[in-house]
Amino acid sequence: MNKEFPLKKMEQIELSITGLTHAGEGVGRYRGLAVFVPETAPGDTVLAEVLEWKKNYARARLLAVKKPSPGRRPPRCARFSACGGCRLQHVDYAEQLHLKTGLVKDSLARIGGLSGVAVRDTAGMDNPWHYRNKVVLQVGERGGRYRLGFYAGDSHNLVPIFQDGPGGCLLVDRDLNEVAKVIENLLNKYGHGAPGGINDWKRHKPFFRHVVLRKGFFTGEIMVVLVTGGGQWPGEKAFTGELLSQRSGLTSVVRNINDGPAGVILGRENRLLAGRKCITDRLDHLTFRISPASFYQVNPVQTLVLYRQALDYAALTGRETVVDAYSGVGTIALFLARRAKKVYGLEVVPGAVGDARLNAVLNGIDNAEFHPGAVEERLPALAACGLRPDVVVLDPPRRGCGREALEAVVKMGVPRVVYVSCDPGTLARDLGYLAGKGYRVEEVQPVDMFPWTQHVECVVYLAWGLPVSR
Ligand SMILES: C[S@@+](CC[C@H](N)C(=O)[O-])C[C@H]1O[C@@H](n2cnc3c(N)ncnc32)[C@H](O)[C@@H]1O
Repeated sequence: MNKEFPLKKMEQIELSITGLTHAGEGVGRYRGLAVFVPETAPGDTVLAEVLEWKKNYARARLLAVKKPSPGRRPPRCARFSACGGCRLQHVDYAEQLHLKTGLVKDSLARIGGLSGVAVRDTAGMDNPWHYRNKVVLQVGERGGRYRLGFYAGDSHNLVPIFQDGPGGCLLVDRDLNEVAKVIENLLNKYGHGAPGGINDWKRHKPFFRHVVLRKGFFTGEIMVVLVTGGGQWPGEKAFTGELLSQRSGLTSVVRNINDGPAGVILGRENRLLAGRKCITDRLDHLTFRISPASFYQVNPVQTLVLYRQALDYAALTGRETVVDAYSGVGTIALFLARRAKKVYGLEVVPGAVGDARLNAVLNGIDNAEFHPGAVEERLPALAACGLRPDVVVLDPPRRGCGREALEAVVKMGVPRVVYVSCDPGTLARDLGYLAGKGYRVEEVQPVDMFPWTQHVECVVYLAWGLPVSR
């Protein structure tokens, strides 16, 4: 052990938890050193065992809570510790919302250099359970049986969701949990004849890889996507037939072929096994078609809260030209099109662009155009063609916006920017950039799209104007 280091491995220490990290771990200080302890919350005093240390921090595991914070509550899911998906299930819901607001403020100040920005309280849910309309389950093997579950933390250790504790996941819609249970049983009935079979599970690429389930909350339509390798599967027909007889009313059953590397869920090829190629859902009187690969927000109740706030920030009067960058299946674009003169959607996934175009037709909207391609290429191209939008909505994936996209926004001098983000870190980075180029960050509304997890969505209104002093 380094002599100067204040801790040694497996040492037990008492720690006051004073903060929460963006990974949802409690953090306290031991002789000045930051110590991260999962499953703790600010206000707890805990006994923890040191697992590892680096130059500036240590990691420890919770042994006992000596004095609980007022916000601590018993986690509802028996798999809470093993699974790691719900990093905040030990924290009361109201307290979680408060902590998430703090995380957003912290990112803005620390990463974006933006202190003093108006950050509103995080908008929470009345009933924060079973809110997910989509689940991606891992197929694994336990005791010679196929099991559906999640990988624990950053590992490949399967936590089966139908073993120990409640049947299914407490965040996932109840119908989807039931469908998952049926599929697990049927994989065990019809899966053994598949290439490699269950005995070949330790192979690099097992045949059955994932089960992706989606549901339109408004329509009740359900899609099953079974992700497999590309070989022949003799049990396919019988599996599909029995799935449909056990769960009548499934709208779409698809086999997705993925022989690619682990870590990428879906392959390119979809083979329709039964029903339609897509499902539909409704949001605020608009109908949306959703294909297997298309992005669609996973919490429909909070999506409405988010989109209505975006609409409010866009302040449309019917005369505006709007760009919806990272438009997915066109949800935000079509929301805004009803109040704008013209909307351009930009999206990189061709299937999602196809869905967005169809969604415009389905909803009788003729002032929205969708363009395939990367925003960091399409937006500068539109700027070069002389487009000067009144409003740009940015809703990028977790990694945030490409720099070229932000440069194009600045170049076009867009008066109003509405930024929707699921990652406070990259949001803060991009807002910091825009603030440095002359935008005022007027208001941030965090929305709790993912209760019991550490994640938080934000919608932000920026206006073109003099830079705030930073
Ligand atoms: C967070 S989702 C938002 C989708 C949509 N606005 C919604 O609310 O459903 C981000 C979208 O950006 C797309 N995307 C990712 N990288 C992109 C890029 N470089 N250019 C364009 N679209 C991209 C993804 O396919 C996805 O549809």
